[in-house]
Amino acid sequence: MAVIEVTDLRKAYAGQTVLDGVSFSVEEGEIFGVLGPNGTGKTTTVECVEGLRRPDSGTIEVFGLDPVRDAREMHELIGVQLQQAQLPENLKVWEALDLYASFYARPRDWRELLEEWGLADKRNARFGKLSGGQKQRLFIALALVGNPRVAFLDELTTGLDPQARRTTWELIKRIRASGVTVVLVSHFMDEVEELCDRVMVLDRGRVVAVDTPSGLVGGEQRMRFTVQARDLGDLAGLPGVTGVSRTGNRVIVTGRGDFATAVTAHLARHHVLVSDLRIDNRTLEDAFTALTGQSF
Ligand SMILES: Nc1ncnc2c1ncn2[C@@H]1O[C@H](COP(=O)(O)OP(=O)(O)OP(=O)(O)O)[C@@H](O)[C@H]1O
Repeated sequence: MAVIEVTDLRKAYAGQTVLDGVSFSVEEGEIFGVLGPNGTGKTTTVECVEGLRRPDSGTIEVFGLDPVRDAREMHELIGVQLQQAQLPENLKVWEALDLYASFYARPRDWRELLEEWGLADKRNARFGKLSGGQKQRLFIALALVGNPRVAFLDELTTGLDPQARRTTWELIKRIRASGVTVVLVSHFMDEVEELCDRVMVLDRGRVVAVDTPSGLVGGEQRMRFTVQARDLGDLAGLPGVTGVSRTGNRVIVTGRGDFATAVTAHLARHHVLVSDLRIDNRTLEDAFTALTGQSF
């Protein structure tokens, strides 16, 4: 079931088009990634869905509700991650949770959230004194305090060290495991690859692809090696092989599945000696570059 349905969203700031006909849907229970370089319209898209910005045209439905017309009703169903600047430095952790819980008709018990998100011993700490990772955990807890069915997380791991990022990823998986749909805005490929069930790639205000991370990558691998032999036999006809190219002694074979085993067995059968053998995956970054013509 689609919980979010967006059709032909358009928005311009001072005559400059920022969203140019964005359409997508988010299914219940998935982690849906919104990926794209800086300034491509990710935040504008998500904030229109949250009801924080008004699109110039297009339709948005969140559980069948219109974010602007039905703002009150929708507020009870969504959880939005705050930006850092929105919390006063001297607010205590428990005070922030208590305050945000008061904005909802059926909030969660914030004491439980403190336990769940490893903040129980920081209950009386002031926001300004928390570490980057603790702040992020508090932001997640605040996004969940209203007991939402969809949580919007925007650039959650920016500025975190690799260990804290990994911990945050585990937390995001836990949100999904608890039955909450997650919309995740990111410009990190590894994050999207690790977490998202499906990804929408935005490029200059347009949707250039919506697919699973592996669908975007295409499941293709590249095998590179050097040979002295002239005749390599029919590599292109082997199972899984999608392409063969040769420049002098350097050979590149692309393929899917177990094609590399078939290629090595074939070369051994033909007594072809291979050196400098390397196999690498096409990455989401490669796919993004191919889709948009620009790199991250
Ligand atoms: N309130 C605003 N007034 C004018 N221009 C804006 C406003 N908000 C965003 N923009 C412009 O719209 C474009 C898209 O911004 P948006 O924040 O949606 O992109 P983004 O993909 O989320 O970028 P980032 O990754 O940097 O957050 C940018 O060029 C930005 O400068």
